[in-house]
Parts: sequence; structure tokens; C-alpha cells
Amino acid sequence: MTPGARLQAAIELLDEVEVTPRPADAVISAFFRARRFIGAKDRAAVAETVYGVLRRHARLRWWFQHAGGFPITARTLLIADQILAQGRPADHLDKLFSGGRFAPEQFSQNEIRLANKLEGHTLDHPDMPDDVAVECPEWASGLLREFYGDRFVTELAALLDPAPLDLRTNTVKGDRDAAIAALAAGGIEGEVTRWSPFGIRVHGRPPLASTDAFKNGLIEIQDEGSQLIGLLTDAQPGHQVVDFCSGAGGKALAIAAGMNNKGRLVACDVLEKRLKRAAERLRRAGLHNVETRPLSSERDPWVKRHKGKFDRVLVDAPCTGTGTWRRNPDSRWRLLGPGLEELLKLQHSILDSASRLVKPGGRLIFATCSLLPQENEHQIDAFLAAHPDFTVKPVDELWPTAVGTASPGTGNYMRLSPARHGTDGFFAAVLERGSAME
Ligand SMILES: C[S@@+](CC[C@H](N)C(=O)[O-])C[C@H]1O[C@@H](n2cnc3c(N)ncnc32)[C@H](O)[C@@H]1O
Repeated sequence: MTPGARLQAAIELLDEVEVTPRPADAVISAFFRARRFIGAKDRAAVAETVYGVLRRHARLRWWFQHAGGFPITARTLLIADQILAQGRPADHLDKLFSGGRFAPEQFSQNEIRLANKLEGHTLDHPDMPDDVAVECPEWASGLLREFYGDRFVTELAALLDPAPLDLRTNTVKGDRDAAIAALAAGGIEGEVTRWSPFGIRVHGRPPLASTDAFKNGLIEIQDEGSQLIGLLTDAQPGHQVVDFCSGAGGKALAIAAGMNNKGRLVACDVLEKRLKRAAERLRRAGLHNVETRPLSSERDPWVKRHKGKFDRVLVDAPCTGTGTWRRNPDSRWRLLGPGLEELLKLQHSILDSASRLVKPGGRLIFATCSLLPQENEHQIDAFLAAHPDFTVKPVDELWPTAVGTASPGTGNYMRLSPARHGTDGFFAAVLERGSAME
């Protein structure tokens, strides 16, 4: 692809993301699936351009206001991003917008005026309000400010950069050194992660799906923080385990690997399509002790029938995903699923129902990828008030045996953030049921 053709593809994709009520990563994947003739390098370059514009959503829009109120379109956003964030001179950009075959149409008069106004500036500006500078939407700003206090800007700024690419070694297939060596043989450099004993942080964005290590199930793509939730579940070989909100099985894969194919893990979700994806991944990973169970809702009769039967129940609850903003920058601005109030009710109800599955002496693990205390500590407080037979197992105490690395030292609960830990933002609480049932 020529540089102009890449820009045109990015404009088309930005238009598609704008009108499609699905997450940007799904829209981007579908766009390339329908255009298999676009090679891997071009795909990566186009996707990076699109993600860049989405990542700089509020700051770019601020500049449109500041420059005198220009119309916001996919084209003008891209022009602004190229000048302000990529430092491309306006006259160079003008040449790429040549109107030639596959290239974008030539600049309109308005676009020439916009490019000239922005020329010589960079993205950040001292007059930008903090919420704009750190891309924080209004719906979350008050809650995050209240929680983080004077760390608000630091914590939010760390969510602006792209997330690193983390892998988890599937210990059923080999150890971490073997995985690092297998990747290195294919020219992929990676280093051990700080907190997860099975994690590898890879340099750049290499095409992993075509590597033998991936095809043989030796590695899985999984953020380090997510790996740690699997470890804190502390499921042992022989245990009976439920992953209540299993989705496509990211954490189920990690937990089942730790059980070394001994015992039983039931992966539940209300979306059967996701569970089917989980089943495929489990096969590739060589894990045979997992069954999938679609639920009609968190109150499915299956739950009542299996009351008190499980050693471990993980609730990886649906949430706002504020901890994954660097991975899904569009999710800050496009609330495609339920809003916060609805999520809080759902989380409460899922926790309440799933807790029935835990046997006396067993554990309930509640996790989210949210930074908001309303979805985390407050949910645990409400749960404990209603369920006095459960108590908190402090994460700091569990860490040495369950994880085995130096603990991040976040107290009773695991609370990770990109600014402090270099992982996505995650929360996890481990609750133990007393030996007599309620
Ligand atoms: C955070 S995602 C799970 C991610 C998954 N555990 C992983 O590690 O890949 C939350 C999941 O909860 C599921 N979910 C939503 N409502 C639910 C309910 N009422 N009962 C059970 N699962 C539910 C969603 O379909 C979604 O897959």
C-alpha cells in the first residue's frame, strides 16, 4: 500500500467505527477479514493510525474548538492527528491527499484552513483542562477524582499509552524458559514479567498467531494482571472449580493449567458464543478437565442444584472496563453495554447467586477490570454485610503461596493499575466461606 492508500483505509475504518455499535477492535478485525488482500504490515500500520486517533479523542476535539470550530469528520480528525501527534507537515500531508487511485480525495478549502491553523502545534496544550489532557469522560471523572485524589492525573495519564503485549506460559505444555526460547528461535524477543511467574512481556507487536509456540498451545496472549487473578484463585489439582463469568475463557485457561488437568472446572457464561470460543482455546491448550455451561442468567436453576459443591468460584464480573482503557480507548466514549448503575446491580446479583456454589471452607474470588471503587471495594462491603459466613482472605497473605513472587503490597485486595504496576487496571478480592453453611 502507498502511504496515501494507508491513510484512505484509516479514514474508511474510522467512519466504520463511528457508525457501528460494536467495540473498535471488533470493527477493525472485521474490516481486515473482509480485505484479506491487505498485507500484515499495512494492516498493522492502518490499525495503529486508527487506534491513535481513538486514543487522542478528547485532545483532538479540543483542538477543533480551539482552532475555531471546524467540522469533525474522519478525514479532519486524521488530518489533525497527523499534524499534531505525528508531526507531519501540512504540505506533506496535502501531497498524500492526492485524489489519486486509492489515495484520499484532495483537501477541501476548509481542510486547508484547518491544516494551516494546526501547523506548528503539538497535541498537548497548557490550556487543556485535565480531563481532556488525560482523556477522562465526564461520567467517570468525578468518581475517579474522588478515589485517586492528587494521583488522578498520574493514574489517568498512564492509561493513555498502548498496553504492552503479555503472554502466559501454559505450564501443561512447558515452562517459561522453554517458551522464551521457542519465541526467540522465531525472532521474537520477550522478557519475564515482574509479578506473574508465568508471564512474558514481548517487545513490539510481532505476529504471534503464526508461531509454533502459539499453535502448539505453549503460550496464550493474556495481560499480566489477568494472569494474577487466575493465580489468586489458587485452584489446586483435584479441586472442583467454577469460573462463573468465563467469557472466551482467558482466566479459565490459566486456572485449568494450574490444576494440571486434575479435578474439574465448569466455565459458565450467559453468552454461549463466547463459551464456544473458550472450548476451542482449551483444546489447543491441551486442557481436558473443563466443561462449559451456558446459563440463562445468574439465577439459572443449575446454580441452585449445585449449591455448596465447589472449592473455588471465580466471579470475573462484567464491569465498565475502566482498567482496560489503554487497550480499548474507544470504550471511554462509547458505552455500548449497560451503564454503571445497571452494572452495579448486575455485579451484586451475580455475586449473591454465585456465592451459593461455594462449599464450606471454599473460596469466592471476585474480580473486575475496573478502577472504580463502586465496582470493587463497595461491592465487597455490601456482599460481606449480607453474607456474614464469608470473610476476607487478605491478598497480601495469600500471595507468597498462591503467586510466589514479591507481592505488590496492595493489602486485603489486589488492586493493580498501569501507573503503579505496569499491568491493566484490575481488582480482586478473595472471600472464604466459614465451615458451617448459612
Ligand atoms: C469480564 S468478562 C469475562 C472475561 C473472562 N473471564 C476472561 O478472562 O476472558 C464478563 C463476562 O460476564 C458475562 N456475564 C454477563 N452477565 C452475566 C450473568 N448474569 N451471569 C454470568 N455471566 C455473565 C459476560 O458475557 C462476559 O463474558
